[in-house]
Amino acid sequence: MAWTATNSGNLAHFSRVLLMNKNLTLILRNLSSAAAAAPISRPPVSLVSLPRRVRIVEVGPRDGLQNEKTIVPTPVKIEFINRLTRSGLKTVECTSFVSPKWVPQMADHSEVLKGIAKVPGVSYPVLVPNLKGLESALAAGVEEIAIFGAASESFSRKNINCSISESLARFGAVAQAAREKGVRVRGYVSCVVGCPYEGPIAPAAVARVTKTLLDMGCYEVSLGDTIGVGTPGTFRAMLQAVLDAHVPVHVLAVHCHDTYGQALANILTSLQMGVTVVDSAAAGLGGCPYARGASGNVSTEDLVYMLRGMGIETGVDLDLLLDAADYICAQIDRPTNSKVGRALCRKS
Ligand SMILES: CC(C)(COP(=O)([O-])OP(=O)([O-])OC[C@H]1O[C@@H](n2cnc3c(N)ncnc32)[C@H](O)[C@@H]1OP(=O)([O-])[O-])[C@@H](O)C(=O)NCCC(=O)NCCSC(=O)C[C@@](C)(O)CC(=O)[O-]
Repeated sequence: MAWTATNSGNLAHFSRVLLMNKNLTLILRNLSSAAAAAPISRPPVSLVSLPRRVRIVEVGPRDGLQNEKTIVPTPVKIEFINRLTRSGLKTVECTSFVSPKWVPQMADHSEVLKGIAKVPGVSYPVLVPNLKGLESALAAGVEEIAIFGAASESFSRKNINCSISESLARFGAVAQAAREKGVRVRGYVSCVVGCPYEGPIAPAAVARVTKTLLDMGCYEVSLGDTIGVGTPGTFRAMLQAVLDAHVPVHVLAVHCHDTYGQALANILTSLQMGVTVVDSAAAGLGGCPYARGASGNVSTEDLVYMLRGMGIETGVDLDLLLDAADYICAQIDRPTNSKVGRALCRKS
C-alpha cells in the first residue's frame, strides 16, 4: 500500500495517543503509589440500601430567618409557615424561645406559634435554650421543642454563653420538665465536623454529646454541620463514630449548611449509612448569627428534587414548596439560594 498523507496523519495521531497513554500510565502509577503511601484513615463503612422514605425537617422559618438583617414581620412568618405546611412538610421548625437580646429576629416567638394554622399530624418544634424559654413556649402552646448543644467548646460559649457541660446540665433540666408536660424533645449538636473558632472537631466529641442528649430523652438528634465545611469523607467518619458509640441510626438526623457546596453529597452519604431524617430550609435560607461565615442550609427544593429523582418519597409537593420559597424571597427581597428554584425560573 502506498504511503499517503492520510497514513502519515494517522501515524501522527497514533503516536500522540501512544504518548498520551504513556503519560496517563505514568500519572496513574504516580497517583497509585501516592495513594499507597498515604495513611489509610478511613473508618469501616457499612452501606445499607437507600431508604424508601425520608422525613424532611424544614428549618427555614427558624434557622433561615434568625440571621436576617431586618426583622421579618410576624404575619409574613406565619404565612410562610402555613405555605410550607401546605406543601406537605410534616415538621416545620418555626421559631426560637431564646433571649431577644441575643437573637432579636425571633422575639415574636409566641405570636408566631399562636398565629399559625396548625395542621393535625404536623409538628411545629421551637428552639428552647433554658427553663425560662420553656416556660414561655409552654404558655404559647408548644408541643415539641428542640434543645441545642455543640461539640465545640468555643462555639457553645459564643452561642449560648456557657460550656458544653453547663449546657448539658441545663438542657437535662429542660428536657425533663418538657417531657413531664408531654412535650417531645429533639436535640441538636452543632459543629459536628468543624467549628468557626476551633477548626476541625473530633468525631468522638460529637458522639459524646449525641449520647448525652439521647440519654436525657431526646427522641432524635440532628447532627449540624453549622458552617458547612464537611465533605462525604469527614461526614462519614463523624457518623461512623456516632454509630460506633451504639447510637441507633434511626434516631439521627443530619443538618447541612451548604457553604462549600457539599451539602447534598453529605446528605447522600448519610442516607447510604442509614439516616432517614434530613433538615433543610426553603430557598436555602439560613445561617447561625454566632457562626461567622456560615451560609444557608441546603435548600429544601434541591433536597426534594434529589430525593424524588432517586425514587425516595418525601410527601412534599415541589410546586407548592417553590411557591412558599418564592413568597419568602419576595418578602425579604433576596434571590433564592436554591439551584432548583433558579433552574425552574421562579420569580425570585
Ligand atoms: C441561652 C441564652 C439565653 C443565655 O444568655 P445569658 O445572657 O447567659 O442568659 P442569662 O440567664 O444570664 O440571662 C440574661 C438575660 O436574658 C434573659 N433570658 C434568658 N433566657 C431567656 C429566654 N429563653 N428568653 C427570653 N429572655 C431570656 C434573662 O431574663 C436576662 O434578662 P435581664 O435580667 O438581663 O433583663 C442566650 O445565649 C441565647 O438566647 N442564645 C441563643 C443563641 C441562638 O439562638 N443561636 C442560634 C440558634 S443555634 C443554631 O442556629 C445552630 C443549629 C441549631 O441550627 C444547628 C446547626 O446549624 O449547627
